[in-house]
Amino acid sequence: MNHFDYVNGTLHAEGVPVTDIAARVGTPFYCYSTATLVRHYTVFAEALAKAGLDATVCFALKANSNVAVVRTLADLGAGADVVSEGELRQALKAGVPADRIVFSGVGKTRRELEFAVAKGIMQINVESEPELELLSQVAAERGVKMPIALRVNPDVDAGTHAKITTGKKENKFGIEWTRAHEVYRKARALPGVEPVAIACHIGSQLTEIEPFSAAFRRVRDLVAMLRADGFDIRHLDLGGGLGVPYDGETPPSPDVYAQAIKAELGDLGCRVVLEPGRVLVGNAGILVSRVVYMKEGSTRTFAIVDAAMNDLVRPAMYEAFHGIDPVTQPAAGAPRQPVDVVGPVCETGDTFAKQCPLPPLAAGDLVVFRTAGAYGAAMSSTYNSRPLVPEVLVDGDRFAVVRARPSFEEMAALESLPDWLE
Ligand SMILES: Cc1ncc(COP(=O)(O)O)c(C=O)c1O
Ligand SMILES: N[C@@H](CCCC[NH3+])C(=O)O
Repeated sequence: MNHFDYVNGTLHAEGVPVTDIAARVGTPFYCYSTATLVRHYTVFAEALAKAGLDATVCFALKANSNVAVVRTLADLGAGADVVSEGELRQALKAGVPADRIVFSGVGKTRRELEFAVAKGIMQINVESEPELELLSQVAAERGVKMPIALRVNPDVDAGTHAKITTGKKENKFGIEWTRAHEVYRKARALPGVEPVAIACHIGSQLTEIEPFSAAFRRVRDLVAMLRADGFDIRHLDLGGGLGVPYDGETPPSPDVYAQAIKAELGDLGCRVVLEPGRVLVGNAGILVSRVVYMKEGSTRTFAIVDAAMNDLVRPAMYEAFHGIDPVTQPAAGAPRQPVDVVGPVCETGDTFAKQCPLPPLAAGDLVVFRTAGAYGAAMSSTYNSRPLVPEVLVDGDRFAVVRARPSFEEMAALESLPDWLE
């Protein structure tokens, strides 16, 4: 459910006509709905509470690190899951308390570990033995015993796109399942870390509950093994991964997800940490773009729009589907014709949709790409020297630009010529 609906034939973001935002901000732009963010967070958190779980919801900033989006979620009580110093700074800037932040990722540098330890975050999820040794050294140098989870790789197939599957043993993530106990023992012997948790995340955009349950059962086995060996395991970080409907998928509801956690792990007396990204923000965002040209090819019609793969890379990268609609509804009964919706970037892969049935479009018309709140702006780039697109947050009948479009002068100012090329 989201808050982007037609009113009198014009798409509105909550109470604001999308055409008004386009007139003020220019295109393309991302637009987020506060009401949808609030709704998704509330439904997710309530499902966990209803299941009787002691849970901390740490929003995965990788899905959308806009400070206004993160602040909106933080105001509702969300913590944060971060994967870089930049995301950690962004979470703190948005007002997430340090003791509600977990730090994941396979390649944390010394500098990043030092920063996280200095900020006193809740937990660092360690993904390898070299990282464990470095973190212990960094923390011990500061006289700190850092609470950690080991992220274990349960070797479970998440049944999602290969590029976003993370829990198979051939993936780079986590510590191999079979070695986990041994590495926990190693952690126990180190001065700067305290292993208090297990972390596990098997992939993103999961549309079935069973892979989650299979991973939870593995976590359960590991809790038993570690407790029998005297470890005080208090937190279970179960990652993110719950999918959203892009094209008619029917992912498990937060209730079904919470009940699965309860069924597999509910009796262990652990606090559950979750790292949802997409399910909180996916449907809370759209990308709005303008048709630059309609181009008739000999075999197909192209709608060339002013957004491109650098602004929303998911279709090019994962063949992902995003629903496309005109911002102004066509007259009832207007015929639809198949159109390839493409961007201006010089790659054939810069294609948002092939043979998409759309009503007649003309240059200047606005179109909307749906379900673009997760991994949209967050994955954008300046390829083809295109400025990052602005982001707008709507709340009721007001809106604000929450990330400005940089000017070409600002982009140019980041570069310089070495003296031998002056
Ligand atoms: C460790 C970790 N946590 C959380 C997430 C968020 O995942 P999602 O957006 O699918 O909920 C990811 C991305 O898949 C991740 O790698
Ligand atoms: N970027 C991916 C999700 C990656 C999840 C990160 N662990 C997507 O757009 O679907």
